[in-house]
Amino acid sequence: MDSDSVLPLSIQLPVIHFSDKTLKPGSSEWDQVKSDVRKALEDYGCFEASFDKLSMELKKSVFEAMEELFDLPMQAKQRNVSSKRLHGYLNMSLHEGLGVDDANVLEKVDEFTQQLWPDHGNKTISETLHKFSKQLSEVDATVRRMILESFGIEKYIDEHLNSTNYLFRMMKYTPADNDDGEEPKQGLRTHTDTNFITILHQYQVDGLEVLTKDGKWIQVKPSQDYFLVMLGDTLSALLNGRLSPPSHRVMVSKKRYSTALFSVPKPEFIIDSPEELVDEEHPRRFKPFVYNDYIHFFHSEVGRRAQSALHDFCAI
Ligand SMILES: O=C(O)CCC(=O)C(=O)O
Ligand SMILES: [Fe+2]
Repeated sequence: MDSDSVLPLSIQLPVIHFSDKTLKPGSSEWDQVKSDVRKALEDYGCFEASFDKLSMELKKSVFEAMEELFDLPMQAKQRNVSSKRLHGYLNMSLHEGLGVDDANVLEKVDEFTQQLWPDHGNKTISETLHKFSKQLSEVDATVRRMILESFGIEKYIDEHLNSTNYLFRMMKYTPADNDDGEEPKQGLRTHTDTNFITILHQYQVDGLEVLTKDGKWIQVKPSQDYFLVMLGDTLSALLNGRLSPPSHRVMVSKKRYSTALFSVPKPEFIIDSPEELVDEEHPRRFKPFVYNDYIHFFHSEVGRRAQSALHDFCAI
């Protein structure tokens, strides 16, 4: 198989269930899930996850909200601006995206709907997107807590969890000239995410592909029940490269919607591996950095061409 081959659909990423009832830090269920998370991230840098918390009804409401949002006139969507790169409205050839900064905070989501509907906002959509982002942000915190615990660096958990903001993005992919069913085209280039953790959901239509360590593409099947939880560059750097972020891309052959909640380091936070993760066997791999400088490099000509932008930016 060459590096462009896609594995048969029957090959699956690890699936992990997060139960509301039994998953409490310190419980045996917690320890089991923690070890599954660690193993999946070591093997693939990501896993599929289901959560009791997120109801079918809420996912359906998010999908309907997206349809309504992307159906707005271009002028309205273009009012979704952000001072941060790739956090506002984006329109590329096969891909459109809308972004909500601090989507776990209701007033911030209200600001977003107010941008699009300046007269009155959209209370229903605000509440839907806020509820969804808030619940996913709690999952993100659980996963990051488990990862730090699994490396024995519990003492940094509070500081680490406080070091993030949440960005919620909605994506719509439209095949060129409505050529539904034709040969898939690349809707999003191969990349790793720059942030800490990403929690993705595909709404009915597939397209997301993840690269395995041995260079094979896995198609991630869409499912109402599953989210893809994925490691980003910055968490990998914080962990002294002990876990690696997976490369992924989106192939488009049909109209497709997806959402992602990104935990993003706060601008002032310095990303530096704790000394506990550095020893003879694991020498320090990255210089300390702040996220904005990395983002700047990632989007530069050199960063875009790099095999690993993180490595080129701050490897020792
Ligand atoms: O649309 C998707 O499924 C993936 C989006 C993605 O990888 C990203 O926004 O970083
Ligand atoms: Fe991504």
